[in-house]
Order: sequence, then C-alpha cells, then structure tokens
Amino acid sequence: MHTVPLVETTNLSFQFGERAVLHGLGLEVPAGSIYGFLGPNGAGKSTTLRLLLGLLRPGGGTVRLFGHELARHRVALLSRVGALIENPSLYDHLTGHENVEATRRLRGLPAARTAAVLAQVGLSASAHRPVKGYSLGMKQRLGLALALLPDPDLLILDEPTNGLDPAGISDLRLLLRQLREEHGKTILLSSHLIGEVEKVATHVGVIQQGRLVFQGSLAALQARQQTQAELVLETACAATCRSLLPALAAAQVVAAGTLRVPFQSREHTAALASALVAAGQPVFSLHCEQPTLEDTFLHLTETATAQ
Ligand SMILES: Nc1ncnc2c1ncn2[C@@H]1O[C@H](COP(=O)(O)OP(=O)(O)OP(=O)(O)O)[C@@H](O)[C@H]1O
Repeated sequence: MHTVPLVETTNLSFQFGERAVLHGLGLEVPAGSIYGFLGPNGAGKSTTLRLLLGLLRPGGGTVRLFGHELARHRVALLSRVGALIENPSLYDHLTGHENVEATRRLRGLPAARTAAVLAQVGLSASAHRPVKGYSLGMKQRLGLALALLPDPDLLILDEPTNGLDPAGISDLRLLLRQLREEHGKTILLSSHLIGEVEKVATHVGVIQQGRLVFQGSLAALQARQQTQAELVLETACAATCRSLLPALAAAQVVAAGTLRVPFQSREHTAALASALVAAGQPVFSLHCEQPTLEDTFLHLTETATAQ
C-alpha cells in the first residue's frame, strides 16, 4: 500500500534577495519515519524547515503536509505539527511545569496535557525545579515537551542535538525513538553529523548547496556505502600487474607497489589473487577497505560541490 508522505515538497525553491538558496527541492518524508535531513553548514536545512513551517514563503514550488497544500490549509495543517527550531524560549526562573503550563494555557489546550508531555520527555521528576538549574539536555527536552503539547503527528526539529554532551545526545536519541515507536510520531530532524543521524534515522535526505543529492532509506545509503568498497593490493610492481591482467585495467596505482580496485565479490577477489600468482606476481597482501558512512556522506557533498 502506498501512503502519502507526511511532508512532500515539489520543486521547492527559495532565495534571500538575489541569492538563490534552495533549488527545486523534492523532499519526501514517509509517515512513521525518523527522517534525518543532513547537510553541511549553510546547505539550506534551516531555510527548508522554515518553509515547511510556513515561516518563510517559497519562491517557487509547493509544500504539502499530510497530503494537503500548506499554502491553502496553513492553520489546520500546522496545528498537527510540533517544532523546535531554535533554542526553546524558556522562563529560567519558572519551573519546568510552570513553563509548560504557561504555553498550554496560552494555546487553550486541556490541563491534562502538561503532565502528559512532561512524562513523555522524562521530566516528571524534575518538573517542579526552576529551569535555571536544568542541564542543556533537560532544557532541550523541555523544549520538546512544549512542541508536543498539541499532540502533533509530525515533529520538526532543527539540529536538536546542538550543544548537547554525549550523554544528552544519547538520551535525546532514545526519546526520539520512543516518540516514534510508542507514540506514532513522524520526526524530521536536521543535522550536519551523519554519525548522529545514522543511529536514529530510518530515512535520510542529504542536501548540499540547496540541492538534494541523496534521499532514501538509511539502508539505501548504507548500500551505496557498500558499493564503494575497494580492494587494496600490495605487490612488487603495481604498474606491471595492471598491464598484465585485464581484470586490473580499471585499477588505480596509488604507489609503486599498491593498487586499488573496486571490490566486486569474494569470488572475484580469489580469482584475482590466483591470476596474479599465475602471472608470476607476488601478492604481499590483499584486503578490502570499506568506506565509513561518513566517507560516503562527504563524498556525496563533495561531488555536488564540484558540479
Ligand atoms: N536571513 C538571511 N539572509 C540572507 N541569507 C541567509 C539568511 N539566512 C540564511 N542565509 C543563507 O542561506 C544559506 C542557507 O542557510 P541555512 O541556515 O538554511 O543553512 P543550514 O543548512 O541550516 O546551515 P546551518 O547548519 O549553518 O544553519 C546560507 O548560505 C546562509 O548564509
């Protein structure tokens, strides 16, 4: 069954004055996903998230949320979205509970929501302490509690781990997973760190200079990573080996005695070793090097820059 993406942009463009910042973006955030929106600083992540929240008006293209056009049903659609775009604005001298209560009343939401969201973000026990004593991670969770007040179906979080220590990042990751798995939320979060996103995301979009250079499941990104594996061969004379064996025609001579060749399969590797020995060439070592997901991410963003 094909379900409508919760967020879908078509040919979305934006410019600040003369400066084009987004070029024909086609985001698709599947319902029930944690979508990691990745890109280096300045790539256009925050601008995109602002467009999704109706805080900026597109220069071209459309934004659809829950299958409906944002420009036409803005209020109704945004009532189903919770967002954390900058550091949450909190009253430091008030308690966590009082902070949530203030926003709840302002928005006319049921009284029971306050305790519910504080529990959801794991702050029930500290709810009656002043926020000025909270760690950055606790403040971030309180910000999330505010975003969760209207019980939104979709959460949009801009760099939610910014400034958090490793323990805070790990806590937040756990919380996001819980929100998805136990409360059915779809989460779109931006980050410039693939290492962070790969631990929590089910889907990934990579943006570079305002263009989407990859979009798909995390598994698809990992599959791309696997296709970039290379065999590294240490031998006596790399150039001789390459000229002797057709299988090495595409190999790269990286040093006098070292060749790199795209990895194909274990069988291909074994055949290559036999052919080298049969051709009288020594094989000092032959091993497979797999790029990390971070290498793949850097490669994606660097390739795009070079275009
Ligand atoms: N108000 C503005 N006026 C002019 N240019 C802007 C404005 N805000 C952002 N930009 C530019 O638009 C581009 C995209 O910025 P954006 O903040 O969306 O990137 P980002 O991917 O979120 O990066 P970061 O992680 O650094 O926030 C950048 O080149 C930025 O300098």
